[in-house]
Amino acid sequence: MNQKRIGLIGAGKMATALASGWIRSGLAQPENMLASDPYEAARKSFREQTNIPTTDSNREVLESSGVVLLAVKPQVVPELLEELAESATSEHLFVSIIAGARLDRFEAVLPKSRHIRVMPNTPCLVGEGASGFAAGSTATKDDLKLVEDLLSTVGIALPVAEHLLDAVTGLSGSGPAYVFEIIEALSDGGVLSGLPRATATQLAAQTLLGAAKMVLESGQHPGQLKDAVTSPGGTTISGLHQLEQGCMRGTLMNAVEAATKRSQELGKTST
Ligand SMILES: NC(=O)C1=CN([C@@H]2O[C@H](COP(=O)(O)OP(=O)(O)OC[C@H]3O[C@@H](n4cnc5c(N)ncnc54)[C@H](O)[C@@H]3O)[C@@H](O)[C@H]2O)C=CC1
Ligand SMILES: O=C(O)[C@@H]1CCC=N1
Repeated sequence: MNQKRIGLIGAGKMATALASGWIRSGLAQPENMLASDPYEAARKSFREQTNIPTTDSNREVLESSGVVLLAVKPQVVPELLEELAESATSEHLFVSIIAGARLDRFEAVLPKSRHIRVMPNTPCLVGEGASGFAAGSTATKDDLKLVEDLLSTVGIALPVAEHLLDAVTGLSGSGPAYVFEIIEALSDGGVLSGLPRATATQLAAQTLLGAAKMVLESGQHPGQLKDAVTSPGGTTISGLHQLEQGCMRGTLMNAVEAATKRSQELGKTST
């Protein structure tokens, strides 16, 4: 077994996003990885998108790979852990991206191995991911460095206390879905005001990208940047007034809070 080799258990959407990002950045080569999934349709789609070989055997992944990404749904965790317990060794580092699934559960069932819990998001696919991560009690500095390198080649990676990973899930894990809806709604507004759909969607997406870059690169408070767009008696304040009346800010806060609570609940059912 090669301790540096990366294996993936669960060849679904998030495994595809991460693996594609690693290959794109040159950090990993498809022929040096292996992914398992019980469903041929999932394996086929994963192979087509990543060129990584696949198998239906999780055991085969553990036998070949020292670094094992766990990318299955939370509901599968109890049966998966039971299966992994048969072949997990002290040479394995498990990196779980499973929403809600807590490190103490992994450490109890797979006590010989080391564990790191991560919450990434799908923009890892295009090198713009946002991930939070927390180390298990026996993970080494080298393990943490390896996982931080894996995550930071496909976006930003921030260490957080484990209990805050549910909040990371509610904000940046689920966040791309909120933002896709915001882009769609802005595009709808453009169409309502007469723009062709393709033009409206491009303008909406680029506006989010540009505004996000300004927040990350200027170091200025988002409120300051908002004020700089907003002329007295101008167009922007008329639009902002509508957003306030529609409770946009409170609604987004509620969305993050609800998704955080759901991650906490999933943690209870997956353990
Ligand atoms: N989709 C997203 O945006 C994000 C997902 N996550 C987490 O990543 C995990 C995977 O999510 P997705 O990729 O969206 O789900 P998905 O459903 O696309 O992928 C999960 C894959 O696991 C496979 N699977 C089921 N049982 C298995 C088993 N016993 N052994 C091996 N593979 C098995 C399924 O066939 C499926 O292909 C979840 O726990 C989710 O919470 C985390 C961050 C973002
Ligand atoms: O919806 C979910 O449960 C997963 C976790 C974060 C993003 N997708």
